[in-house]
Amino acid sequence: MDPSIFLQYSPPNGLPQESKLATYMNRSTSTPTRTLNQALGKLSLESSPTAIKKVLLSEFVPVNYFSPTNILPESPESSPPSTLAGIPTNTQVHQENVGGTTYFYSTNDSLNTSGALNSSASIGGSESCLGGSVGPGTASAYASQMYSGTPTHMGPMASKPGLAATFYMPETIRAEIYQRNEDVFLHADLRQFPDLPENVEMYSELTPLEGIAPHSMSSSFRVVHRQTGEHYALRRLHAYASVASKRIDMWKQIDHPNVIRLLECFTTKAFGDHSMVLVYEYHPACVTLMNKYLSGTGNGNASDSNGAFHDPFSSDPDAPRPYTHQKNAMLRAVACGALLPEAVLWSLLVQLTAALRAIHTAGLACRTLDPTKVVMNGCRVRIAWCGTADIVHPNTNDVAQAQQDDLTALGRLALALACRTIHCDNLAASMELVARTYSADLKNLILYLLSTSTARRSVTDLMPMIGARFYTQVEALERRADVFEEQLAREIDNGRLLRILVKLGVVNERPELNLDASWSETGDRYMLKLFRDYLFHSVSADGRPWLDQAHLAHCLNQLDGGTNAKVELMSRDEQSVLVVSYAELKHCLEQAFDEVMQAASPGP
Ligand SMILES: Nc1ncnc2c1ncn2[C@@H]1O[C@H](COP(=O)(O)OP(=O)(O)OP(=O)(O)O)[C@@H](O)[C@H]1O
Repeated sequence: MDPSIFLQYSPPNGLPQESKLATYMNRSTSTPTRTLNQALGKLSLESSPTAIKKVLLSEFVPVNYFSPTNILPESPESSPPSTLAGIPTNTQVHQENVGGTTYFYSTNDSLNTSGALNSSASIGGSESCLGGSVGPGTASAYASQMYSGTPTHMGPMASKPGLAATFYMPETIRAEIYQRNEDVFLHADLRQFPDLPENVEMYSELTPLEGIAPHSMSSSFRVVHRQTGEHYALRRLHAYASVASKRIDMWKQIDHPNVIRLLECFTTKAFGDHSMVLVYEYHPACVTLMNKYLSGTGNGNASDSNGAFHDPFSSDPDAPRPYTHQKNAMLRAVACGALLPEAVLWSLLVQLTAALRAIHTAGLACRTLDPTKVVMNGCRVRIAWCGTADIVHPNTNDVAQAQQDDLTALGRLALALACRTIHCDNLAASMELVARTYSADLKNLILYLLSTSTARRSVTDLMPMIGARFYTQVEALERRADVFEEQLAREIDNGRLLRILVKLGVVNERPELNLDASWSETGDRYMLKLFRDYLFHSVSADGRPWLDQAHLAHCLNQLDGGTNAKVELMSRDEQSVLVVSYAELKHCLEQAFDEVMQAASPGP
């Protein structure tokens, strides 16, 4: 067979003269022809003007792609069919024909200093370019957008082994975020609430946060702001046309991580009466401390899925309990391991004292610190519906006494959490359980909060009892912040890769552009098509699809970074090979995408 037939490849619509493949086609006729295998076999470090090193990829190891690391193969199966990387920067445009195959070594710096290196952070954006060539050891502003790998202090992710851990978010974080996302899509069956108004001032889509009892004095809703689309929590005080107290303005100033912020307060007739409405920040997937830790489930089990103790009196929470019942309930809670770990109690108490400290320092009092008005999502505790008591009791002016009551309420809450029941009327028995189960510090803190002596108590006096546990709390929060930052870094990367995939998708196989049916098959777009084949349609030596997400991510990162690493692109008939740098490919992609963007924009 005449070996020259392998070189007669021509794309369906002919090659434009400026295309690199055309250059290759022209040059190939004047050089000795050989088969592709021979040609590739000839390719060596010596034959290349830029000392090409063939590097086979094995597993995806996140690296800073601006300081290329040689990653050696672990197994041939995990290696891509062909890849060239780690080529030193060369400022000369160079092409060479090796045995009938033209290799292009264009390392024109202008590719890196023009718009070609625009960040893909905005699709079709024309951000200013980032200067400097991208090569080994060269600092680039773009490097700040490259994924630098898991920081060592994060340690290995235990939940998913190996490669999967690099790609997927830990299950706990994912579940938490999904739960919050789901929450905002949950809609109550509004047929059950036919009287709900469509709009309340600037808010619409009222969704009750709890069943609305017919004679309830108040009701709460999740609402959507009609202009911004943001969610808010709305508290309606039925038939309360009284003027909002001055303290409401003070509540609006309280901006604390453990207090749900009051944003505005107004009266409305939207519900058919004169209602007072308070609008708060909305925190999705909140659950009250009552529901999370203190209420029974009524399913007859000793404890529910949260470990909460089942109270056989739960059908009538106000029913008086005999002493033996209270004591037995606590003992059963101990026996079935339903008591909360002390660290959890301290975490809750540190957060609640922080909230009270902010409230009391502002000259306010909470007045409603009970387990149904403290909510949690994740590890965060927040005091909800602050300020409602100041509207309901506008004439209660003794703030100092109200602050003392807050501390007593905190003591009762701490005792209830420690005993896992709100029925702690028998203080001696409850404290006995606390003393047996928890540290002396916790017992003293509860006793201090519940003390009835005339000495004035202050939230700041609690600090010595909390002591070094405060640092434990800070450290835990910092570790949590580390995990979230690490995940954020990965998500930023995912977004970056998605944007570049979108650009490729917009350009590749486009049926026509500006009445040119061959647009996506010709010119520089042809290289992008071959690159797409290389990325997604590679096959192993025996013809099986070769799928390696690590390789994909690596190549997309190289493309996004516009590095000088080379990639071999083979025509579909396997007769021609283009060697191009990612910088060139990026340049082609940016230009092609810009063309589509221009065509998309409406004319003047
Ligand atoms: N800012 C908020 N964002 C999201 N959810 C909240 C917010 N504040 C409270 N919640 C949730 O709203 C639900 C209803 O709270 P609410 O205090 O109205 O219930 P309740 O126990 O029926 O009280 P009440 O009997 O006083 O009306 C609770 O499950 C709570 O977790």
